[in-house]
Parts: sequence; C-alpha cells; structure tokens
Amino acid sequence: MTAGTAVPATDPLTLDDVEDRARALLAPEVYDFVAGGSGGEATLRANRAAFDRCHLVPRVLSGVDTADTTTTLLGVPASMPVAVAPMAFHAVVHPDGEPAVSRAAAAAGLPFTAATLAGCPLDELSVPGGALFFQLYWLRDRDRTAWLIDEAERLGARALMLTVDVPFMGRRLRDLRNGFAVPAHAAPVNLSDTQRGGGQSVGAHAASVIDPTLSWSDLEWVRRRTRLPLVLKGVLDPADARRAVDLGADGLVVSNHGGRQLDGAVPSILALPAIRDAIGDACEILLDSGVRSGTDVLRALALGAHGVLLGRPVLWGLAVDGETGVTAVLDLLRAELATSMALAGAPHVAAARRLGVRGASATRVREER
Ligand SMILES: Cc1cc2nc3c(=O)[nH]c(=O)nc-3n(C[C@H](O)[C@H](O)[C@H](O)COP(=O)(O)O)c2cc1C
Ligand SMILES: CC(C)CC(=O)C(=O)O
Repeated sequence: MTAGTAVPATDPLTLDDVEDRARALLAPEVYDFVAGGSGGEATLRANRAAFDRCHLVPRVLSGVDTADTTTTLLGVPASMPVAVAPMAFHAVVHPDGEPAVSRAAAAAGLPFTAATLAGCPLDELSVPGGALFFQLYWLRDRDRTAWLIDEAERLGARALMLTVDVPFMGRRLRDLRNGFAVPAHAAPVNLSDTQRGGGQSVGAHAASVIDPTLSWSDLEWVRRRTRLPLVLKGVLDPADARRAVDLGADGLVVSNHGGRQLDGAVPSILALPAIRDAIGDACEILLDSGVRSGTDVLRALALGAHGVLLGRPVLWGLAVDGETGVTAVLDLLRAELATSMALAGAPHVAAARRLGVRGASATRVREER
C-alpha cells in the first residue's frame, strides 16, 4: 500500500497489516524515518529474507494443545520472550509517545526499553508493575552519561543496554531526501538543555551528542559504574561477543539496528548461531532486526536466542491507535507465537530453544530433548 491509500476494513491479522494501516495514517516523511534503513537498504531487506530462509523442523506426537510462552528476560518475568526495543522519538508517530508504549508493555507483561533519546522524562516511563530496561548512548557529555545511568538505577531499571553500533548515524537516504528533522514535540528531553537539537537533521543531532570513540576500555568503565545487568546492543561478531562476556556483560543483543546502521551488515538471524556457539550460555542472548511474526520469534529461539526485541511494529501500533494499538500488536504477536510453538510441538520456551532449523546459512542441528 502507498501513502494515502484507504485503511483496510478488517482487523489486522499480521504485524505487516498494522504497518499498512500506519503508513496510510502517517505523513510520508515520518513513515520513512521509522521504516527506512541506511544506504541502499540491502540489510533492511536481507533481515526479512533471512528469516524466511530459516526453516523450522517441528516435532510431532508431543501432545501439546496450548504452548506456554512465559519466560524470563534478564531475570525479569515476561509473558513471552519479547521486550520492546529502544526507539528514539516515539512522539513523531503519536502524541501519546513513550508513556503509552510503556503502559502497554507493562499491561502485556513485557519489559519496555526506554531510549536515551526518549521524548519524555524517564520517570514517566517507570510504570507500576512494569519492567524498565534503559538504553544508553555513549554521549560526548560524560557527566550526562553518568547522570543517565544513575537515573536508570534510581528508577529501578532492570538492565542497562549500551548501544554499540552507533558511533554516528548510518546514512539514511530517505531522511536526507525528505529533509527530515525531529519535531520539537518529540525532542530528547533527557539530554542536557543545550543538547536537544531543535530543527537539526537527526544525523547532525546524533553526531553532535553521541561520542564516536566508544571503545572496550569505556565498557570497563560502564561495568564498574553500575551494578545493573549490562547488555551490549548491536553485536554481530562472535569475537566481540566473547570479549563482551569476558568484560562482564550479562546480555547481548545480536542486532544490525534494524538495517539502519551499516548497510550490507549481516542479518542478525544469520549472525546468531555463531555467536551462540561462541559464548554458549555464558550470558543472555537477545536478537532484533526484522522480527515480524510469532514464527520469527520461534526461529530466533530455535537458533539459540533467549528472546527478541521488537522494534518498528510497536511504533506502527502506536501510530494506529496509541496505547490500544500497541496492546493489539503485542497480543497478536503472543497469539502467533503460541500457535507456532504448539504446531512445532514445543510446549514451552525451553523446548522451543531445542527445535531444529534448516536453512541456507543458518543451520543448527537439533539437540535431543
Ligand atoms: C524509529 C527508530 C528509532 C530507533 N532508535 C533507537 C535508539 O534510540 N537506540 C537504539 O539503540 N536503537 C534504536 N533503534 C533500533 C531499535 O532498537 C532496533 O534495533 C530495531 O528497530 C530492530 O529492528 P526492527 O525494527 O526491524 O524490529 C531505533 C529504531 C527505529 C525504527
Ligand atoms: C538518533 C538515532 C541514532 C536514533 C536511532 O538509533 C535510530 O534512529 O535508529
């Protein structure tokens, strides 16, 4: 569907249906900012194609009528192995912004990851009964970086997720062509007053606030600075994964940032098996970039992930109907996952993580139950 076409009359049956609805509602440059990738968008497309090349091998006669999707993520109980990915500037798609998403996630029993570049104060995102993860960008303003870590701890965040794949922003051609700038109502209010970037392009703003020199020694500093579980987001190489574990990381997000950073980067789902082989169960492995169905979640589990982060579909739900729209997306994904698990003969998440997968480049031989 292209911008401006009619909204379909039936309830959305897939997360892609929700995207179609959002596209019909949003200004084209806002849709492009969220949907787009970097460069020629090869990685953006490859993320989706790679999931479709991972073929699950179902078990039969396992007597499963309903599957139990519950699990824990970084020690936090979750109604399914999914957390909301950190995303900057929610209010570009809907005025209710991050608070609506954090409420929907809490009601769905899922962790919400607040972004450094969130458009509302962090304390509005700590919802009773909800679990908050906090995503950290390594800022040029080191005092602000330290303040953000302290603030996350004060608010009871359950994990600190340091993004390591954005020394600066990938070249997003759609944004450049559209002249996209973050509107004032979505500005990143948790940065210091002078850093909020009114009227700048997103790339120029990111370059002015994010410190591109982030290195392993800084990771040691972060590790010493906080007792929160520390998660590195944006790891694709097994050697980096091992080094992160050696430096005390509690979790990794295997991610190419939804195809928004290095165009040509390997699809996360294809990078996952080697990382799993390299670190085993030494720390928790999450995955994002292109998860669009319960079957995709199951593929990630079967290839060794403990769970996934869900990115754009959450913003499509928010765009369509605020908090209710996000709830609909999360409920749909959970129902799809339960169906896929039951059809695969996996009664629970541990069994799902032992399923076999066959595919062009992502092969994991099924282990015995
Ligand atoms: C609009 C938008 C903003 C994002 N902002 C951030 C951010 O501030 N920090 C971050 O670590 N990742 C950010 N991401 C990347 C997501 O956390 C996640 O890695 C990616 O969206 C996953 O891919 P998916 O959208 O295909 O599910 C952003 C993604 C989008 C679409
Ligand atoms: C300012 C950007 C770097 C935020 C982001 O991570 C994204 O848009 O993918």
